[in-house]
Amino acid sequence: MESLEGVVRDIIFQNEENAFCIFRIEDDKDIHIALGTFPFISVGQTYILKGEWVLHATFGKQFKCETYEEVMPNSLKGIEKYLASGSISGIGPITAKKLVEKFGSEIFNIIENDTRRLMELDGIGEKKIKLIYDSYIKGREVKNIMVFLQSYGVTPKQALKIYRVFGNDAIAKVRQNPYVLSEEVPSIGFKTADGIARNLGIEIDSPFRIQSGITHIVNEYCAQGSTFIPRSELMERGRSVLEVPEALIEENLMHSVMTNRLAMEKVNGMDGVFALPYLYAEVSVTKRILSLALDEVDDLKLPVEDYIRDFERDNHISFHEKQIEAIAGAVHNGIEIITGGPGTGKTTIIKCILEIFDRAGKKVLMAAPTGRAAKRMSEATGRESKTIHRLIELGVSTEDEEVLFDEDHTLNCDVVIIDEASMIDVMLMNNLLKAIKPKTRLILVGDVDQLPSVGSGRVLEDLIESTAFKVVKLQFIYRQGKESYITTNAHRINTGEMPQLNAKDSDFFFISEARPEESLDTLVELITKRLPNFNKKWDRVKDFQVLTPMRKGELGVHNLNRVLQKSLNPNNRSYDFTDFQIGDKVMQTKNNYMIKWKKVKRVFGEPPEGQGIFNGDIGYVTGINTEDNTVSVLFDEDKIVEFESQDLDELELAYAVTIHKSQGSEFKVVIIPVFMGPPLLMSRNLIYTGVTRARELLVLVGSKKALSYMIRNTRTYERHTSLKYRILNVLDNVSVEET
Ligand SMILES: Nc1ncnc2c1ncn2[C@@H]1O[C@H](COP(=O)(O)OP(=O)(O)OP(=O)(O)O)[C@@H](O)[C@H]1O
Repeated sequence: MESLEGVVRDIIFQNEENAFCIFRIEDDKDIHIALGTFPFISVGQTYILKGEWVLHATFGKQFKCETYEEVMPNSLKGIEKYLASGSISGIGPITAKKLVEKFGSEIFNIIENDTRRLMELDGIGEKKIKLIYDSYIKGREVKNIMVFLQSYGVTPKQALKIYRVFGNDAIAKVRQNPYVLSEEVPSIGFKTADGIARNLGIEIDSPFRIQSGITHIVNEYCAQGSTFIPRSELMERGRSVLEVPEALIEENLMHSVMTNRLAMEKVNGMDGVFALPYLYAEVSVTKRILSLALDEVDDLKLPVEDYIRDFERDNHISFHEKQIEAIAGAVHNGIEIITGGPGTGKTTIIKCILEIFDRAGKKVLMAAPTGRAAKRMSEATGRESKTIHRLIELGVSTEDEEVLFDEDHTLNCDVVIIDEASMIDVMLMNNLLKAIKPKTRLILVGDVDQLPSVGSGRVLEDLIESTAFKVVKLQFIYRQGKESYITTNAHRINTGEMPQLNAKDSDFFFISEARPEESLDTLVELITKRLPNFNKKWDRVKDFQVLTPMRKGELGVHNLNRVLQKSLNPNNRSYDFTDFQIGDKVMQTKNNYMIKWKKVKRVFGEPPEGQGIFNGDIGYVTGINTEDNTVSVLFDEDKIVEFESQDLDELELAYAVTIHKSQGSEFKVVIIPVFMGPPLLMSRNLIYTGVTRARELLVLVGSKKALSYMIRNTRTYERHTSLKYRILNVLDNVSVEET
């Protein structure tokens, strides 16, 4: 291999995604063109490149770089250039000049070992010092990790992710067990981890390799929603991933089961291999929910029918017999499930149930799986409703930021009502049930035809199908015809019929477009011109929500957001630490229990500050601070959160979001592009969930063929779960046997 040492003069091309870069580099003889993968390159840095000279047909002689090493500059001029290049957050050209004037060549030593001395310079305070120190150390660590990993085929972008998960322990962790990469680092698959392992000398038929591979296959399968993988499927995947004889996979699977890394059980006649957390959760949910259902709840001896009549009189309605059954069932049963589509009266029933328990002097707690759904429930009932996490959470462990549930803690109430119950996964259900004390009534309200929970399990369906609990299915629609085509069409979709499109005075429109590119233009025009003209009360950013089935492609979330940001937000300043602009609509993409918020206005009786912003919460960027590199976001109209630059990857633009992410939320105006995508994604419950998010207007843009395909397609990813059979087994002792 040849080598080339020089200083980066300028960057000709840089691909943000894969860090591929073409740049000019100057050695003591000439300026050359070099190319390779460089995630942290900036003008002024000195590198020793290793690779080879190649001749490009148009651009001539170039240095194609395989590996590289960064050399810290030693001349004062070099140091200043390096610092000014932006490679350390918080230092720009002016600060760089001042730092070198004051500390000379000692500056790197000072940043690393005596950081507080930086305060001797005007304009550098505590926050900035932390920013400079963290960025310097991070840059150095990531570079070390990259030097180690790049010889094993790990891309710089993956190296950065590895660093994010393991921090400074990354190299030690990978050396000890390279397979942890595929288990713990998103986007690093078993193949990459296996490649590193093989390079570190682990043999193809090593039990360690095969057992890690089996665990990986089980976890990957369950991450799609199942709680176990059928053994035959595991074998098939095992053969193709591990490339070893089936006997070896069998042997190692048995070893994993014997040593309690995995579990194997027969579920309804099928051999299933379980990841232990899901197995424990399903076993525990079975035990707890059956004891709630089977424990005799106190007979409240209430004149329920009279109370229902009072509610009907006060609200000028007359309940359907199924609605009455649901309300009375909630009083008489330990557990009740109420399921129904939009407009079937679920919220009205909840209000009546609340009133009855209030009159009986019983304490009711309400919650929903997402913040938005909880907020909607509060608004509809005028009572406090929390996220389930908040309801049952007791503390947050500060070290790993995981939520801890105290198993001895129980909710102090007589009744728990959960809305949007179709979104509850098996882990959350288990934690919820742990917090509910015996003889508490649990009422689960939801729409079982919507998309299943994001996390694993099919809890609501399994509970309904087990036939062990009181279930009321509401089918009569109270929001009819002209009043809401959105509601009636949602029901048509749910029964496999095409919706009524573009009826007079409708709130449900279809705009036909032949090609995705044209749809994109139509969509932008709709949002920027036609819809705002149609109803001046609608806010283009706050009230319009584009929902799309996909993340990738022309009409996927990423592209739509890029285009809509340009069209809807006139601010377009460039910042070196973020692509967000003031005014952007953004969404939090993971539960962050630690992040602090402050109330914009002090409200009597409410805390002025608190912690926690959750996956799916939508907010608006209100400020970008270039001094501290922070972005301020307003959530829920009154909570301000200041995001430090390292937390910004938890935020995404939210002009468009996926239908999956929109579960549990509602928007005034919903616009959905409808085009063919991966068949398993293009399903009835996906379009049904999307349509039911709209309150005032729904516009579909795209192809009728794709819409009709989705409505007919009831084949979705099949989830394998055992909850239903476990419940049945306890009741009948039939279908789940230990093998
Ligand atoms: N028995 C009834 N008679 C007359 N109107 C009713 C009856 N039940 C419900 N409604 C009305 O129908 C509308 C829809 O009811 P509600 O909001 O309770 O349904 P929902 O199932 O919660 O719907 P969504 O999920 O779309 O919010 C409301 O305006 C409600 O007042």
